[in-house]
Amino acid sequence: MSTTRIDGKAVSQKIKDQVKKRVDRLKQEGIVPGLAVVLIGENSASHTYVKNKKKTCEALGMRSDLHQFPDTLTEHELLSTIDELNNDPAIHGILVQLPLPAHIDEFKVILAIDPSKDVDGFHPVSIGNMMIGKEAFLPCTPHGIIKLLEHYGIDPKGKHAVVIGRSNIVGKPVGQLLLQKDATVTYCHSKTEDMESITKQADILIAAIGKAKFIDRSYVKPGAVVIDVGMNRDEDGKLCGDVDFADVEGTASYMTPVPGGVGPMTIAMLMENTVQSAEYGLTKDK
Ligand SMILES: Nc1nc(=O)c2c([nH]1)NC[C@@H]1CN(c3ccc(C(=O)N[C@@H](CCC(=O)O)C(=O)O)cc3)C=[N+]21
Repeated sequence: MSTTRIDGKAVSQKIKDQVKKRVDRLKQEGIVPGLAVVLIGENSASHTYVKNKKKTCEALGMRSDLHQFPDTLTEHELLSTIDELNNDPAIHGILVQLPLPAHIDEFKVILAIDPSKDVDGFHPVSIGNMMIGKEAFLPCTPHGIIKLLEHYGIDPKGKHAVVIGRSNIVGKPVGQLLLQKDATVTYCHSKTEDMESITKQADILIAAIGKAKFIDRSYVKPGAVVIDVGMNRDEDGKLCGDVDFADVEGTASYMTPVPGGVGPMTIAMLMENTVQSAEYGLTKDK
């Protein structure tokens, strides 16, 4: 079977072009959408992502403030930084880069972010609204995956979607969004027995495991759509996903590459959430 390579770079560019137009409109009203990114410690992967986010903000004419701290920062200090950002009218979105150092309670930090500025969609209020299908900031990676499927005319309705991974930020919410699109959703995870027999039933397979090249074609039904959320380094230190692309190519109908698949979509959806937050501020004031 010939496999179509899903072009996350191209689709994310289209979304960013639309965001840029919304930014320009806001600027005519005297509003510059502002994203605050809080980065703690020296995790080099985190630094790369944060640089990408900043670069994208600048390209779209948005403001981005980087608040960088050493990993000796206390939880209390972080919470007061978030409090300041919550109260800063020039800031429409707050992103605290995860993972956090072990001495800081991640849940407490997410809970401290004003839900109206929760552009990551990680706050329990955002998650709750998403679960009941109400307006909410949707988590960027899951939302980006839905946009990719939409762009390629892949309708989850009635299809069996299998999600491997159950993290709060990717696995769980992407299954929820697929359910809202009328898919039949199954979750697999590290304790799942005989995982291949389940993933082999998937019309849409989402790999959010965190293990380099874990998924080979023995997990994939011929003709399946395979979405790779992995961001790993292989033996040679090269960026790679959870899917062994070379092995699965030829079996899947559509596949996302790494890089150039889901990653760029995550950033595009973050920009969309931030401009949306700034627009909401505009309608609120009027
Ligand atoms: N509060 C928070 N929000 C996040 O959204 C968040 C986070 N913490 N912590 C880390 C993860 C990871 N993440 C990525 C975003 C874009 C790419 C991305 O653009 N990847 C490029 C390649 C980048 C490269 O070359 O290293 C691609 O796939 O083509 C990757 C990973 C956001 N995360």
